[in-house]
Amino acid sequence: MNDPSSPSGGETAHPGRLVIISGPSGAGKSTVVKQLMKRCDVPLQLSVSATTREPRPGEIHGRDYFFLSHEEFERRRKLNDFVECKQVFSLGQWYGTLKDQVATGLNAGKWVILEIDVQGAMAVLDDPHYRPVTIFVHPGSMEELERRLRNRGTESESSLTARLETAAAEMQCLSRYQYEIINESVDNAVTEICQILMDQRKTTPCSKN
Ligand SMILES: Nc1nc2c(ncn2[C@@H]2O[C@H](COP(=O)(O)OP(=O)(O)O)[C@@H](O)[C@H]2O)c(=O)[nH]1
Ligand SMILES: Nc1ncnc2c1ncn2[C@@H]1O[C@H](COP(=O)(O)OP(=O)(O)O)[C@@H](O)[C@H]1O
Repeated sequence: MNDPSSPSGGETAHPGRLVIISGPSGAGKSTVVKQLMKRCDVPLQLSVSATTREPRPGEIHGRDYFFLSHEEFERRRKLNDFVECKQVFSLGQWYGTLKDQVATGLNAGKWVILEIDVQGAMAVLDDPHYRPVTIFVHPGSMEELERRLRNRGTESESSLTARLETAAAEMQCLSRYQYEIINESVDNAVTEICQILMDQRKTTPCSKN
C-alpha cells in the first residue's frame, strides 16, 4: 500500500484532513481502525474522544478514551473544549471530540480519524470549517451485528438493547456518507478504507509548504 505520489518516505506537502468513521456499535469500527493505523501508508492519527461511560476491562485512559466524570465532562463542555459532543445512547452517557486532539493532528499534517456516531458526524458536517471524508461501516445485517455485540461480551442486556435500537436508526443515515464499507472481512475493510484515503489524498490540493 505504498503511495507512489508521496514525494519522500511518507513526509508530504499534503495538508491534514478529518476522516469520520461511523457505524453501529459492534460493526467492527475499532477493530478495523486499529489495523488501518498499522497497515495504511497515509499519515493517520486517531482522535481520542472523551466519554462519561465506564472503561471496559483493558481500556486505558488517554489511549481508548479520556474517561471523565459527568461533572468534568460538563465543565469542559462549558469551556467549549469540544468540536462536537452528544449523548449517544439512551443510557445517559456523553461522548465528545476534543478540539485539541483535532487541532494537534491537523496542524501536524495528519489525517485525523474521528470514530464517532451519526449525530456527531452530522454536527461536524454542518461546520464549514471542516471538509471531512465520511465513511460508514456496518456488518451487513442486524443479526450479524447482534452476534458481534454478544460475542464481544462487553454489554449488559439493557446496553445491548439500546445499542441495537440506536443501530436501526443509524442505518437510516447511511446515505449521508460518501462511502459505505460492509465489514465482512476485517482485512478487506482495511484495504478498502486505505484505498479511499489514498485516492482522496491524491485529490487534496497541496499546501504552501
Ligand atoms: N458523537 C460522538 N460519538 C462518539 C465519540 N466517541 C465515540 N462515539 C460513538 O459512541 C458510540 C459508543 O461508543 P462505545 O461506548 O465505545 O461503544 P462501541 O462503539 O460499541 O465500542 C459509538 O457509536 C462511537 O462511534 C465522540 O467523540 N463523539
Ligand atoms: N469482520 C468481522 N467479522 C467478525 N467479527 C468482527 C469483525 N470485525 C470486528 N469483529 C468483532 O466484532 C466485535 C465488535 O467489534 P468492535 O471493533 O468492538 O466494534 P465497534 O468499534 O464498531 O463497536 C468485536 O468482538 C470484534 O472482534
